[in-house]
Amino acid sequence: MTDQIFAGLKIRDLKVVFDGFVAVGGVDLEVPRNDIRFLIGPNGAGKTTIVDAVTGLVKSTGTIEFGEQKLHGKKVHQIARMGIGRTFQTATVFEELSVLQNLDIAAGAGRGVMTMLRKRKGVPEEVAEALDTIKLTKQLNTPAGILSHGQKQWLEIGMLLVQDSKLLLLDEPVAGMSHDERDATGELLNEIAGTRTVVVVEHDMDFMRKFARSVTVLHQGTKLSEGTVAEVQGDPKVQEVYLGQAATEEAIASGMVKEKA
Ligand SMILES: Nc1ncnc2c1ncn2[C@@H]1O[C@H](COP(=O)(O)OP(=O)(O)OP(=O)(O)O)[C@@H](O)[C@H]1O
Repeated sequence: MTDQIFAGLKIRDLKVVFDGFVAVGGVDLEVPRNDIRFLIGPNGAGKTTIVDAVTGLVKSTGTIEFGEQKLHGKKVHQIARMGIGRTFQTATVFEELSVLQNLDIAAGAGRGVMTMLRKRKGVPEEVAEALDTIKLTKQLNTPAGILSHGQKQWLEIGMLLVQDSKLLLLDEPVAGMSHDERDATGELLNEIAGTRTVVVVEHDMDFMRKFARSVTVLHQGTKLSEGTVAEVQGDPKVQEVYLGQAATEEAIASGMVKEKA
């Protein structure tokens, strides 16, 4: 009998070691399709390193699968072509190019040069759809460089949508955003998760509480707790770690700890 394929991201015994330092020490993770999974935890917990491992940026051991596809051992561009997309904390859009041109280039990734050069009528359908989803249709011809910080992040997400990424890994997407931009980003994640799988690395606990469908708490390269927002918030181990973080004002403000010990 064969194991049933898990529809989503499935990680087993993931390890990442940097010069003898264990950044990720044997993590198992399952993120079902349509989930919005938040990875949280104190600085240095290994959150970004897990995303780096999934996207092939760092060497790892263990297995990483998305649906039927095995990602482990594959190169960055192969993983991207399998429909795994990520954003970085600092948006990496082409500042001089317009919103449309940025999306067009992303949509063209993987297309032949001749197809790219061929003049196309109007806006391609997948680009128009992405523009609508990321609410930048009006900014179609605006140079990406003059977009707000939030809009740049949305454009980057739009670039993943036109590439037809099925798994989106977003590294601190709301850092530096205004309150309204955070809410708009949360709505955007809800829309995206209708047809895809979303993993968010985040420190913003208000944002997490509002939009996470599930949460994994990491600490020193291992999984500390997992469940709904209420479950992880109520987990004494989680409170201890955030308290251990020195019962800082930040830890208290995060809402993971009620008051100083
Ligand atoms: N390229 C690298 N070389 C050596 N050590 C690294 C490298 N990348 C990350 N680390 C270390 O691995 C650990 C995990 O880092 P990681 O960035 O994954 O943590 P994080 O949970 O994302 O933290 P933060 O919330 O601060 O971004 C840290 O101690 C970090 O210093």
